[in-house]
Amino acid sequence: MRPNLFDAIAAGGPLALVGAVNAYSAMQAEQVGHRALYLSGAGVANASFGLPDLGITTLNDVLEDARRITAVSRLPLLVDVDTGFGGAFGIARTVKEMERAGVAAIHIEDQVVQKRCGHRPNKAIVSQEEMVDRIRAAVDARGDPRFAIMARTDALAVEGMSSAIERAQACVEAGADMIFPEAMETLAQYRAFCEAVGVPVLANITEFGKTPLFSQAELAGAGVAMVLYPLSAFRAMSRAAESVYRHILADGHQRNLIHTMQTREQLYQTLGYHHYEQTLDSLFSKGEDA
Ligand SMILES: C[C@](O)(C(=O)O)[C@H](CC(=O)O)C(=O)O
Ligand SMILES: [Mg+2]
Repeated sequence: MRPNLFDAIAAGGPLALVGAVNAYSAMQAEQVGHRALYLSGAGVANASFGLPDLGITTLNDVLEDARRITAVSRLPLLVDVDTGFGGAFGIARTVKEMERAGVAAIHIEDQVVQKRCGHRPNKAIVSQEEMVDRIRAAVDARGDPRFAIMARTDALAVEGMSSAIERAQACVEAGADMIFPEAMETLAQYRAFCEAVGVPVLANITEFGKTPLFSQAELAGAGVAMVLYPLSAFRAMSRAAESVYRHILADGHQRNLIHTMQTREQLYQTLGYHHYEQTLDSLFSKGEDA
Protein backbone atom coordinates (compact mmCIF):
# COMPACT_ATOMS: atom_id res chain seq x y z
CA MET A 1 0.00 0.00 0.00
CA ARG A 2 1.12 3.54 -0.76
CA PRO A 3 2.46 5.31 2.32
CA ASN A 4 0.12 8.09 3.40
CA LEU A 5 0.80 11.53 4.77
CA PHE A 6 -0.62 10.74 8.23
CA ASP A 7 1.95 7.98 8.77
CA ALA A 8 4.77 10.12 7.40
CA ILE A 9 3.90 12.87 9.89
CA ALA A 10 3.61 10.36 12.74
CA ALA A 11 7.08 8.98 11.93
CA GLY A 12 8.67 12.12 13.37
CA GLY A 13 8.74 15.73 12.65
CA PRO A 14 8.60 18.12 11.33
CA LEU A 15 8.10 16.41 7.97
CA ALA A 16 9.80 18.14 5.04
CA LEU A 17 7.77 18.10 1.80
CA VAL A 18 9.94 18.93 -1.17
CA GLY A 19 8.57 20.13 -4.47
CA ALA A 20 9.22 17.98 -7.54
CA VAL A 21 8.27 19.60 -10.86
CA ASN A 22 8.64 16.35 -12.78
CA ALA A 23 9.11 12.61 -12.38
CA TYR A 24 12.90 12.76 -12.50
CA SER A 25 13.04 15.37 -9.72
CA ALA A 26 10.78 13.14 -7.63
CA MET A 27 13.22 10.24 -8.10
CA GLN A 28 16.13 12.44 -7.06
CA ALA A 29 14.34 13.66 -3.93
CA GLU A 30 13.43 10.11 -2.93
CA GLN A 31 16.92 8.77 -3.57
CA VAL A 32 18.64 11.39 -1.42
CA GLY A 33 16.36 10.35 1.44
CA HIS A 34 13.32 12.64 1.52
CA ARG A 35 10.14 11.16 2.95
CA ALA A 36 7.42 13.20 1.23
CA LEU A 37 6.89 15.03 -2.06
CA TYR A 38 4.90 18.02 -3.22
CA LEU A 39 3.45 18.92 -6.58
CA SER A 40 3.17 22.70 -6.68
CA GLY A 41 0.39 24.44 -8.58
CA ALA A 42 2.87 27.15 -9.47
CA GLY A 43 5.31 24.44 -10.52
CA VAL A 44 2.81 22.85 -12.92
CA ALA A 45 1.91 26.24 -14.36
CA ASN A 46 5.50 27.55 -14.61
CA ALA A 47 7.51 24.45 -15.48
CA SER A 48 5.05 22.37 -17.49
CA PHE A 49 3.15 25.16 -19.25
CA GLY A 50 5.25 28.34 -19.08
CA LEU A 51 2.32 30.10 -17.43
CA PRO A 52 2.06 32.21 -14.27
CA ASP A 53 0.42 30.84 -11.12
CA LEU A 54 -2.91 32.58 -11.67
CA GLY A 55 -5.40 29.74 -11.85
CA ILE A 56 -4.94 29.07 -15.55
CA THR A 57 -4.12 25.36 -15.43
CA THR A 58 -6.84 22.70 -15.20
CA LEU A 59 -7.47 19.55 -13.18
CA ASN A 60 -6.17 17.41 -16.04
CA ASP A 61 -2.99 19.45 -16.32
CA VAL A 62 -2.21 18.87 -12.65
CA LEU A 63 -3.33 15.22 -12.75
CA GLU A 64 -0.99 14.43 -15.61
CA ASP A 65 2.00 15.72 -13.66
CA ALA A 66 0.81 13.98 -10.48
CA ARG A 67 0.50 10.63 -12.30
CA ARG A 68 3.99 10.94 -13.70
CA ILE A 69 5.33 11.34 -10.16
CA THR A 70 3.28 8.57 -8.53
CA ALA A 71 4.40 6.25 -11.35
CA VAL A 72 8.03 6.51 -10.27
CA SER A 73 7.97 7.23 -6.53
CA ARG A 74 6.41 5.47 -3.57
CA LEU A 75 6.64 8.55 -1.35
CA PRO A 76 3.44 10.24 -0.20
CA LEU A 77 2.63 13.07 -2.61
CA LEU A 78 0.78 16.25 -1.56
CA VAL A 79 -0.82 17.98 -4.54
CA ASP A 80 -1.83 21.64 -4.79
CA VAL A 81 -5.31 21.73 -6.34
CA ASP A 82 -5.69 25.51 -5.98
CA THR A 83 -9.40 26.25 -5.37
CA GLY A 84 -10.47 22.69 -6.21
CA PHE A 85 -11.32 23.08 -9.92
CA GLY A 86 -15.03 23.85 -9.77
CA GLY A 87 -18.03 23.79 -7.47
CA ALA A 88 -19.06 20.90 -5.23
CA PHE A 89 -19.13 18.30 -8.02
CA GLY A 90 -15.96 19.65 -9.59
CA ILE A 91 -14.17 19.36 -6.24
CA ALA A 92 -15.58 15.85 -5.75
CA ARG A 93 -14.19 14.87 -9.14
CA THR A 94 -10.81 16.38 -8.24
CA VAL A 95 -10.66 14.30 -5.05
CA LYS A 96 -11.65 11.06 -6.77
CA GLU A 97 -9.20 11.56 -9.63
CA MET A 98 -6.36 12.43 -7.27
CA GLU A 99 -7.06 9.33 -5.19
CA ARG A 100 -7.13 7.22 -8.34
CA ALA A 101 -3.79 8.72 -9.37
CA GLY A 102 -2.17 7.46 -6.16
CA VAL A 103 -1.86 10.90 -4.56
CA ALA A 104 -1.69 10.94 -0.74
CA ALA A 105 -3.13 14.38 -0.02
CA ILE A 106 -4.41 17.59 -1.57
CA HIS A 107 -4.69 21.16 -0.39
CA ILE A 108 -7.64 23.36 -1.31
CA GLU A 109 -7.54 27.09 -0.67
CA ASP A 110 -10.09 29.81 0.09
CA GLN A 111 -9.06 32.24 -2.63
CA VAL A 112 -11.56 33.19 -5.31
CA VAL A 113 -11.36 31.09 -8.48
CA GLN A 114 -9.37 33.84 -10.16
CA LYS A 115 -6.56 33.15 -7.72
CA ARG A 116 -3.05 34.51 -7.27
CA CYS A 117 0.14 33.26 -5.73
CA GLY A 118 -0.30 33.30 -1.95
CA HIS A 119 2.65 35.65 -1.52
CA ARG A 120 1.45 38.34 -3.96
CA PRO A 121 -0.65 41.39 -3.10
CA ASN A 122 -4.35 41.92 -3.90
CA LYS A 123 -5.60 38.44 -3.14
CA ALA A 124 -9.35 37.98 -2.68
CA ILE A 125 -11.02 35.20 -0.71
CA VAL A 126 -14.44 33.57 -0.74
CA SER A 127 -16.71 33.69 2.32
CA GLN A 128 -16.03 31.33 5.19
CA GLU A 129 -19.28 29.51 4.32
CA GLU A 130 -18.15 28.92 0.75
CA MET A 131 -14.77 27.64 1.92
CA VAL A 132 -16.43 25.28 4.38
CA ASP A 133 -18.60 24.01 1.51
CA ARG A 134 -15.44 23.32 -0.51
CA ILE A 135 -14.03 21.25 2.35
CA ARG A 136 -17.32 19.41 2.90
CA ALA A 137 -17.46 18.51 -0.79
CA ALA A 138 -13.87 17.22 -0.69
CA VAL A 139 -14.31 15.18 2.49
CA ASP A 140 -17.58 13.70 1.26
CA ALA A 141 -15.98 12.60 -2.03
CA ARG A 142 -12.99 10.75 -0.64
CA GLY A 143 -13.05 6.97 -0.64
CA ASP A 144 -9.99 6.25 1.50
CA PRO A 145 -9.88 7.89 4.95
CA ARG A 146 -6.08 7.90 4.69
CA PHE A 147 -6.30 10.31 1.77
CA ALA A 148 -5.64 13.62 3.54
CA ILE A 149 -7.57 16.80 2.88
CA MET A 150 -5.71 19.93 3.83
CA ALA A 151 -7.45 23.30 4.01
CA ARG A 152 -5.36 26.31 3.05
CA THR A 153 -6.42 29.75 4.14
CA ASP A 154 -5.10 32.87 2.46
CA ALA A 155 -7.08 35.06 4.89
CA LEU A 156 -4.17 36.53 6.89
CA ALA A 157 -3.28 39.06 4.19
CA VAL A 158 -6.92 39.91 3.50
CA GLU A 159 -8.75 39.83 6.83
CA GLY A 160 -6.07 39.30 9.50
CA MET A 161 -5.12 36.62 12.00
CA SER A 162 -8.36 36.09 13.90
CA SER A 163 -10.38 35.61 10.72
CA ALA A 164 -7.72 33.21 9.36
CA ILE A 165 -7.81 31.13 12.55
CA GLU A 166 -11.60 31.13 12.63
CA ARG A 167 -11.70 29.89 9.03
CA ALA A 168 -9.19 27.16 9.78
CA GLN A 169 -11.21 26.00 12.78
CA ALA A 170 -14.40 25.94 10.68
CA CYS A 171 -12.58 23.85 8.06
CA VAL A 172 -11.42 21.37 10.72
CA GLU A 173 -14.98 21.13 11.97
CA ALA A 174 -16.07 20.38 8.39
CA GLY A 175 -13.57 17.50 8.25
CA ALA A 176 -10.25 18.99 7.09
CA ASP A 177 -7.41 16.80 8.35
CA MET A 178 -4.66 19.40 8.17
CA ILE A 179 -4.27 23.18 7.92
CA PHE A 180 -2.05 25.30 5.68
CA PRO A 181 -2.01 28.91 6.90
CA GLU A 182 -0.61 30.78 3.89
CA ALA A 183 1.95 33.60 4.00
CA MET A 184 2.57 33.75 7.76
CA GLU A 185 5.13 36.32 8.83
CA THR A 186 6.16 35.23 12.35
CA LEU A 187 6.72 32.09 14.39
CA ALA A 188 4.16 33.44 16.87
CA GLN A 189 1.52 33.28 14.12
CA TYR A 190 2.37 29.63 13.43
CA ARG A 191 2.21 28.92 17.15
CA ALA A 192 -1.23 30.55 17.40
CA PHE A 193 -2.51 28.44 14.49
CA CYS A 194 -1.11 25.21 15.89
CA GLU A 195 -2.67 25.85 19.29
CA ALA A 196 -6.04 26.85 17.80
CA VAL A 197 -6.68 24.09 15.25
CA GLY A 198 -5.60 20.86 16.96
CA VAL A 199 -4.63 19.15 13.65
CA PRO A 200 -1.26 19.05 11.85
CA VAL A 201 -0.21 22.45 10.47
CA LEU A 202 1.97 23.01 7.39
CA ALA A 203 4.40 25.92 7.02
CA ASN A 204 5.07 27.02 3.44
CA ILE A 205 8.71 28.14 3.42
CA THR A 206 8.80 29.32 -0.16
CA GLU A 207 11.66 31.61 -1.14
CA PHE A 208 11.30 35.31 -1.97
CA GLY A 209 7.84 35.47 -0.38
CA LYS A 210 6.28 36.89 2.75
CA THR A 211 7.44 34.16 5.13
CA PRO A 212 11.00 34.34 6.51
CA LEU A 213 13.08 31.22 5.80
CA PHE A 214 12.50 29.72 9.26
CA SER A 215 14.40 26.49 9.96
CA GLN A 216 12.66 23.20 10.64
CA ALA A 217 13.87 23.40 14.26
CA GLU A 218 12.32 26.86 14.70
CA LEU A 219 9.05 25.72 13.16
CA ALA A 220 8.98 22.56 15.26
CA GLY A 221 9.31 24.80 18.31
CA ALA A 222 6.15 26.58 17.18
CA GLY A 223 4.31 23.26 16.85
CA VAL A 224 4.44 22.96 13.06
CA ALA A 225 4.13 19.37 11.73
CA MET A 226 5.09 19.85 8.05
CA VAL A 227 7.50 22.20 6.28
CA LEU A 228 7.00 22.83 2.58
CA TYR A 229 9.70 23.72 0.03
CA PRO A 230 7.46 24.02 -3.02
CA LEU A 231 9.78 25.46 -5.65
CA SER A 232 13.27 25.37 -4.10
CA ALA A 233 14.68 22.75 -6.50
CA PHE A 234 12.87 24.31 -9.46
CA ARG A 235 14.35 27.75 -8.75
CA ALA A 236 17.85 26.26 -8.56
CA MET A 237 17.37 24.08 -11.67
CA SER A 238 16.11 27.09 -13.57
CA ARG A 239 19.12 29.21 -12.61
CA ALA A 240 21.44 26.37 -13.61
CA ALA A 241 19.72 25.86 -16.97
CA GLU A 242 19.84 29.58 -17.76
CA SER A 243 23.56 29.60 -17.08
CA VAL A 244 24.11 26.65 -19.46
CA TYR A 245 22.16 28.34 -22.25
CA ARG A 246 24.12 31.58 -21.74
CA HIS A 247 27.52 29.84 -21.74
CA ILE A 248 26.85 27.85 -24.89
CA LEU A 249 25.70 31.02 -26.61
CA ALA A 250 28.67 33.06 -25.45
CA ASP A 251 31.48 30.47 -25.61
CA GLY A 252 30.51 28.26 -28.52
CA HIS A 253 31.09 25.17 -26.35
CA GLN A 254 30.11 23.76 -22.99
CA ARG A 255 33.53 22.71 -21.73
CA ASN A 256 33.57 25.19 -18.83
CA LEU A 257 30.33 23.81 -17.51
CA ILE A 258 31.01 20.11 -17.38
CA HIS A 259 31.81 20.23 -13.66
CA THR A 260 28.32 21.64 -12.99
CA MET A 261 26.57 18.78 -14.78
CA GLN A 262 25.22 15.52 -13.50
CA THR A 263 27.19 12.83 -15.35
CA ARG A 264 25.70 10.20 -17.64
CA GLU A 265 26.51 7.60 -14.98
CA GLN A 266 24.74 9.60 -12.27
CA LEU A 267 21.70 9.96 -14.53
CA TYR A 268 21.68 6.22 -15.14
CA GLN A 269 22.03 5.47 -11.44
CA THR A 270 19.01 7.61 -10.65
CA LEU A 271 16.95 5.98 -13.39
CA GLY A 272 18.08 2.40 -12.67
CA TYR A 273 19.15 2.35 -16.32
CA HIS A 274 21.52 -0.62 -16.02
CA HIS A 275 18.77 -2.80 -14.66
CA TYR A 276 16.62 -1.98 -17.69
CA GLU A 277 19.53 -2.78 -20.00
CA GLN A 278 20.18 -6.12 -18.28
CA THR A 279 16.51 -7.00 -18.67
CA LEU A 280 16.73 -6.21 -22.35
CA ASP A 281 19.91 -8.31 -22.75
CA SER A 282 18.35 -11.29 -21.02
CA LEU A 283 15.22 -11.01 -23.16
CA PHE A 284 17.36 -10.90 -26.32
CA SER A 285 19.50 -13.86 -25.33
CA LYS A 286 16.36 -15.87 -24.63
CA GLY A 287 15.15 -14.92 -28.08
CA GLU A 288 18.42 -16.10 -29.66
CA ASP A 289 18.36 -19.43 -27.78
CA ALA A 290 14.93 -20.25 -29.03
C1 LIG B 1 2.72 26.84 -2.51
C2 LIG B 1 2.24 27.48 -3.76
O1 LIG B 1 0.83 27.53 -3.74
C3 LIG B 1 2.62 26.62 -4.98
O2 LIG B 1 1.84 26.60 -5.95
O3 LIG B 1 3.70 26.02 -4.95
C4 LIG B 1 2.84 28.90 -4.01
C5 LIG B 1 4.35 28.95 -3.90
C6 LIG B 1 5.00 30.21 -4.42
O4 LIG B 1 4.46 30.89 -5.31
O5 LIG B 1 6.11 30.50 -3.99
C7 LIG B 1 2.15 29.86 -3.06
O6 LIG B 1 2.61 30.03 -1.93
O7 LIG B 1 1.12 30.44 -3.46
MG1 LIG C 1 -0.19 27.04 -5.41
